[in-house]
Amino acid sequence: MSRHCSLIINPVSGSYSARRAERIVAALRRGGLEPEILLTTGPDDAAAFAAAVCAREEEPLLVASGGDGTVNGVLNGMTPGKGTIAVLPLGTANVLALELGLRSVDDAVARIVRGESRPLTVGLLEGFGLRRYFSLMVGSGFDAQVVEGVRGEEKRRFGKGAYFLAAFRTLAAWDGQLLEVATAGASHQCHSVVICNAARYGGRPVLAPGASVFADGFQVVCIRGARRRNYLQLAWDVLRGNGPAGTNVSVFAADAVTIGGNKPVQADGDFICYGPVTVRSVPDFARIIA
Ligand SMILES: Nc1ncnc2c1ncn2[C@@H]1O[C@H](COP(=O)(O)OP(=O)(O)OP(=O)(O)O)[C@@H](O)[C@H]1O
Repeated sequence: MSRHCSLIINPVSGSYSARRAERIVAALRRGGLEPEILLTTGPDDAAAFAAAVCAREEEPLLVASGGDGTVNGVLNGMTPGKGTIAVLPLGTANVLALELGLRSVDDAVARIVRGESRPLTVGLLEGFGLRRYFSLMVGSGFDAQVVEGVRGEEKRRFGKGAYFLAAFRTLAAWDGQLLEVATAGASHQCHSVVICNAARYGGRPVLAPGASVFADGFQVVCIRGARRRNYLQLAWDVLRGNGPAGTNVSVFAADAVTIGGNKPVQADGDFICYGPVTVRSVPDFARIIA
């Protein structure tokens, strides 16, 4: 008997096309799966579809077909501790797919057919009356200010270029305020923090070599320097493959982190809320096809 799976597809994700989706469905069927296609019509659908599937199935297999925003939506609809998620990288950056070592959409399909999965650790962000799971990272400070500053009209016109425009605006209207990051053992003053559940940031560049979606806990990257040039140095180091090497950055492991202050907070690249927030690691949230 064919194994049922729920193919949650975001048709506005970066590399989606109807032809591609048809080819994927045909390949899954050839591999012995019976995909049910659930096409999102707006930002909230991925979570709503995942929640409905998890409510009615014992062992759901949810295939998040899109970019990291779609994966995040699916995660936030899943019942913790239940089911398996797979990633079909149809987005723009597809950072989680890179973390999983998926070489292409065909490779992702082949792995879904094979069905081998591993336990997935995610993070849970809480604050401002909100709860949000994330697979990649939470940031507060510069990166979240950029994400918050992206204008809808620019995103429609320039795609990812809208993030560069927002970054220039954030650099121009510089906010030198510090925030406080507290863990069980210590407290750190910094200008920005990125709590990494995955090694890569924004694409292929590796920000936190010690972080992994297969391991419990986070790598916390604190950017202590409050000057623009500290960020240029960090970007240069990370893009050259040196990781966060400079003296103005500290990196440490933690399972739970509190971010104080009232700076913007982003999770998996979407603006969520303002601080203060708490973030904790959630091992065995689900299984993931890898
Ligand atoms: N039908 C839809 N119409 C408009 N927006 C949608 C729809 N379905 C999902 N979305 C939103 O589209 C956003 C972008 O999708 P997604 O992140 O999957 O693709 P991407 O931006 O191309 O990829 P990546 O995040 O990997 O760079 C998601 O945050 C999601 O909320």
